[in-house]
Amino acid sequence: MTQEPVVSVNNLNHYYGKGSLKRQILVDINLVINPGEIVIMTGPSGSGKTTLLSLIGGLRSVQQGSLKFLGIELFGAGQAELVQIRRNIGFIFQAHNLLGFLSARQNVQMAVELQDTISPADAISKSKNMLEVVGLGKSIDCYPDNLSGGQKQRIAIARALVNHPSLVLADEPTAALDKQSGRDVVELMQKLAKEQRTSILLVTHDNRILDIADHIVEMEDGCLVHDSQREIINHASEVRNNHSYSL
Ligand SMILES: Nc1ncnc2c1ncn2[C@@H]1O[C@H](COP(=O)(O)OP(=O)(O)OP(=O)(O)O)[C@@H](O)[C@H]1O
Repeated sequence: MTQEPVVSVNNLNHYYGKGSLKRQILVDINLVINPGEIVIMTGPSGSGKTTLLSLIGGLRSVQQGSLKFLGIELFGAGQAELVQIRRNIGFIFQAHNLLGFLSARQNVQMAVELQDTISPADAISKSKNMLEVVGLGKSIDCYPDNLSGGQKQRIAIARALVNHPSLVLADEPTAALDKQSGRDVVELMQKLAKEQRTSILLVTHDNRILDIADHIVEMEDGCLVHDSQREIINHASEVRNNHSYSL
């Protein structure tokens, strides 16, 4: 049975700046993420990982090339369509981005209430259940400042997964955590992703968590230089040179 990829990126280019300051940040990126797949993206600082993540997440407009989310083309999509796309994606960031004046439950509930159709009572019980799933059943009414880094990141995971999105985008989710908490957090993400059949694209510099990936891609100077699934190994300079000839 063939299944539609969650993400399909074809010949994607991206630029920052205008005129003489215009710089190409992403060069001819091709990437497929299938349902339930965990893809880890590595690469040096400044190689374009966050830019690619933000394009896939509908947080920026696609300038050139094709980027499909569940078969829907994001090139040329308007803001309203990008908002719809973002509803199907959970986001987890390095600095968990929880709201300090809301309890754990209220932070998760905010994400649930983005769905139009849920009653307040159901939103509360769904949020509580999800916090129990991530092992925070006893901290439902705690505020983030009273919890450890690992616990805060578990709330962020609960918030990202509570609506059963097709995709979770995680940017350095273990960067602020000690070794054991980092490991626990990614193993939890892996378990929930497999149970819910959610795909994960996770950017990391942390080599200790590479083993949770089904598929590892490596960025260098705006180019995808290694894809463990497609066995592509390139040098960024070759990709950039070939690309400029084909323009
Ligand atoms: N809004 C912006 N305007 C102009 N240049 C930008 C912008 N955002 C990022 N850049 C530049 O684009 C390049 C890629 O940045 P990006 O954040 O995507 O890299 P990264 O691989 O995620 O880096 P890191 O691992 O440090 O987070 C860098 O040279 C960065 O300085």
